[in-house]
Amino acid sequence: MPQAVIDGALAAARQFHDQPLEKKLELRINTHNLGYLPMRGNTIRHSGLNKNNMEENEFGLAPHTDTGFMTLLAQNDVPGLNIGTRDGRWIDAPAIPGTFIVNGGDMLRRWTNDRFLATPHRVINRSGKERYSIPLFFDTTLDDPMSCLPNCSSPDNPLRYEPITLMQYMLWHQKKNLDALAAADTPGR
Ligand SMILES: O=C(O)CCC(=O)C(=O)O
Ligand SMILES: [Fe+2]
Repeated sequence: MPQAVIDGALAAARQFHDQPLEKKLELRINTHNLGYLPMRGNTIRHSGLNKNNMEENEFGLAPHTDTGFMTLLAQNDVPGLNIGTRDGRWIDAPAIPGTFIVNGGDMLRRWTNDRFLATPHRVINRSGKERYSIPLFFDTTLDDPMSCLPNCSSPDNPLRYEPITLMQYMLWHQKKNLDALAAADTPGR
């Protein structure tokens, strides 16, 4: 990604956050809601099941990709996070002091027509200690389309996904989780 785009995005974010709170609260976040949500998408995650004799197919957090653009993940020092490689292996992603894990999400994948992929990850905590993490999810508003960015498709690399709003995608995603029969479908294919 060109440095100028990164610098521009950081400068715009800084300019927005430097405003007084009252000014930020005037922001229209989508067609239905006014207001700025300082903590949107930020949560403390407990890693669930924790025992040293985990069965095959038992997880603290089952394998998944995050649905948004990207996630910054801070971990405590209890290990357990695995990242899925493209050839189907799971590798440990230990917490390195002073760093975050950066996971690409489904929105990034759809925006870039699979040039950047969503990172499969899961948590298996065999340490016998409680594990917590702090994921910061970056999403758009629900009305925004997840559609291919310019330069990410061409005659040699045709569109893999039809445009869909984040709301439509999230509804599909929830249904997929609730209805195993729908798991094989991908919207817009
Ligand atoms: O706890 C972790 O390290 C991962 C959390 C996670 O994958 C999530 O909250 O989506
Ligand atoms: Fe996740």
